[in-house]
Amino acid sequence: MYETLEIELHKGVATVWMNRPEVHNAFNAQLIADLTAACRQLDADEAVRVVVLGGRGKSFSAGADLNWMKAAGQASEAENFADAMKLAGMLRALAEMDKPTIARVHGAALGGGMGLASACDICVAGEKAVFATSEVKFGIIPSAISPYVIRAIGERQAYRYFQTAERIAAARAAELGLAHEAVATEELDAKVAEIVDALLQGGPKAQAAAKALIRAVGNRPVSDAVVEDTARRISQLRATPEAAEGLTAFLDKRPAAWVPQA
Ligand SMILES: C/C=C/C(=O)SCCNC(=O)CCNC(=O)[C@H](O)C(C)(C)COP(=O)(O)OP(=O)(O)OC[C@H]1O[C@@H](n2cnc3c(N)ncnc32)[C@H](O)[C@@H]1OP(=O)(O)O
Repeated sequence: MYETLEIELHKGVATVWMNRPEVHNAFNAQLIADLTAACRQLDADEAVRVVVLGGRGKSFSAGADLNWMKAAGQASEAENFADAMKLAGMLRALAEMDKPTIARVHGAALGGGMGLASACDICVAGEKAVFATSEVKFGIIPSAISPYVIRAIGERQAYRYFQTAERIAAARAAELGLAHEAVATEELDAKVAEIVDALLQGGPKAQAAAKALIRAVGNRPVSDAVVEDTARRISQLRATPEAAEGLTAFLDKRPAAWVPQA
């Protein structure tokens, strides 16, 4: 049980709802602690195959709670550093989950909210969703979220949006690569369900390995070391029961029966 989250579990899919609708799911210390713990708990739960992150009420998330941020103005630099590390820890716990993650974005995804959407593997936005790195408007910067946002939109776009704080509509977010899809509001849940179904067809161990592969290879130029790294990763997987099942199922013309991973 989490004070600021609601979690629904259904057929291997955990939907995590941020639940501070009165402030558009702005995150305070409690929500940061709750979401960090929930990511770790769900990642360790063999019954969970896919994690969807959404927001109760009108928005996905309005980012850091500005009352909490303002209170930090009275705190020492060391205390603010500790706070920033907790926020970074939440994003990292989400981004480094072995399980596939989907951000289901409606309404505002501002500041840290855009960071949460960027830290998920996949982002689906309703047509009225609005993103922005609005921090400079408050005299602060998009700090902990920056690795995820820059990865999503690229350095060139980050120069613009980090400094202008312009709002990014859902369709533009899809053009930028920040959202994988922008869909009509009434189609948001169906699109998320469609992607969840596609994810459930894949082997869980292979999906975790695919995420680790992306993290390891990323933007590195092709070199002997990178080629060998990719070869090592697939050679380790080919010997697993999961790969045996996936390959056999295809050749037997039947769906693969994935088993919980040891
Ligand atoms: C390191 C990380 C940094 C960051 O993340 S910086 C924060 C970035 N966040 C933002 O830029 C969002 C700021 N909020 C807004 O722009 C607007 O709000 C919204 C677009 C989200 C919603 O606008 P509308 O529908 O007109 O509602 P409303 O009356 O402005 O908000 C309802 C209540 O929600 C509170 N609220 C909204 N965002 C935050 C927030 N980020 N932190 C704390 N409270 C927030 C408001 O103040 C208000 O409260 P009340 O009902 O008491 O007047």
